[in-house]
Amino acid sequence: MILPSHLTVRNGRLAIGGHDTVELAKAYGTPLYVTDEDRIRENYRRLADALGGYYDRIQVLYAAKANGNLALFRIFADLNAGADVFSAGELSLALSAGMNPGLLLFNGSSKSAADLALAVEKGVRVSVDSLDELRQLNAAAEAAGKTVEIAFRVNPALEVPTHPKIATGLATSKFGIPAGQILDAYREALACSNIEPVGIHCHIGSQILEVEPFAREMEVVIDLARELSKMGVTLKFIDIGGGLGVPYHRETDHAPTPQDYADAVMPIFLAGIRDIGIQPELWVEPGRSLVADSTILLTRINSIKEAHKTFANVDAGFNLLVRPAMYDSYHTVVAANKADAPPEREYTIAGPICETGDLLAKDRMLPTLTAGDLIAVLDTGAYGFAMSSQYNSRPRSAEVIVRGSEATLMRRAESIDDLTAPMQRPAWQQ
Ligand SMILES: Cc1ncc(COP(=O)(O)O)c(C=O)c1O
Ligand SMILES: N[C@@H](CCCC[NH3+])C(=O)O
Repeated sequence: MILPSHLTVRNGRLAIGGHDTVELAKAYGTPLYVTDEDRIRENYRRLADALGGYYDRIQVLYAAKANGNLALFRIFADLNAGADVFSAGELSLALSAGMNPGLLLFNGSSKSAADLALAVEKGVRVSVDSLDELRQLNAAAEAAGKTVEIAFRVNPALEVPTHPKIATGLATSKFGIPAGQILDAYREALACSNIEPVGIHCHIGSQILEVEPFAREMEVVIDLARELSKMGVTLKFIDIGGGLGVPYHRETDHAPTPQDYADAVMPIFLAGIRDIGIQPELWVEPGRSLVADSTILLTRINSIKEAHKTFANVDAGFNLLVRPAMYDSYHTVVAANKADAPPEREYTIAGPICETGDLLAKDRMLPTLTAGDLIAVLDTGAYGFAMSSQYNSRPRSAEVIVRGSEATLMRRAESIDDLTAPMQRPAWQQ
């Protein structure tokens, strides 16, 4: 098993950032998400250095949907990153973490009037996803007596090698304005009383393990930048989104490094802007590649069942990690308390949810397991807790963060009272 450097095996037990997972599970209970802050910082640094080696006007915006814990917003604020925020909640968390409003981009294909009013009030830039939204935003800005800087999200109509549910720039996708309509959109924005078009926004999809699609995306946005310059749009930034994948299949996946990514996109960008004669900032919006491998999900085996397969029934299911059920995603699993024992038997790791599809991992060779053993599901820092639910009335787990020799909660576990707290009895039931 090839483990990333922050995951090690000590005395036969898996450790994260040097912290023994068996001890963490004992101290905080299971199921439990554990995140290594230093790994996030390392991932960020590698990307910023690779892009920054080509151009000094680079800005990383953390795609907060990947993991919306306030502690992560704080880490990225400390790194001087901005954020791609996709809701009023993400915007508010980013601001309360002390992020610079000038480094936030309010994205979204379906923003409400309240969302637009909030963006105007907070003075953040908006990625506008339709002409209807543009007109509503202009009206909101006019009512507030302000001017809002925007980008349009362009739909580049690009096929990308990823799961169809997470490709976002297909011609058929709900995101962005079709390339054939985009110049007219900018023309209309230029004519708006309270809108200033200053950027281009594009994002082609997620978990992409090749760099060519990003190069093609860059060509699309550079072509657009050229047309916009002719039209008189002064571009302050070009945002090419996120999407770089991670090697979930630790034995076989080859994920491009941040340097591979930079080498693929930056020469096209630099040649393009030189030719056009502009010097916009280049923004990127990674989520997964910054945080996925920073986190493991620890889950305890409740029972072993011999049936047509051998099931290891654990205490975390798709209530806490929906990716396998939703996208057939693969996550590496490790027997955390038997981490250097040889694989002996095939197990399917099944969650406690009343759904046939509640399987965290299928047909994995692991050491012989018994009730009480601890399973670590790797690479769960992106779209893990962030997509969790209380399905089957299961309180969500705690999240712990480690940094150096310290370990602490960044979210307490929910209790049964947390399930009922927002509920109200109808008056006729009192
Ligand atoms: C607009 C936008 N930006 C950035 C991201 C982050 O993508 P990833 O986590 O794949 O880097 C997403 C998610 O796909 C997105 O929709
Ligand atoms: N939730 C997806 C990624 C979607 C990214 C947001 N556009 C996943 O877990 O892989």
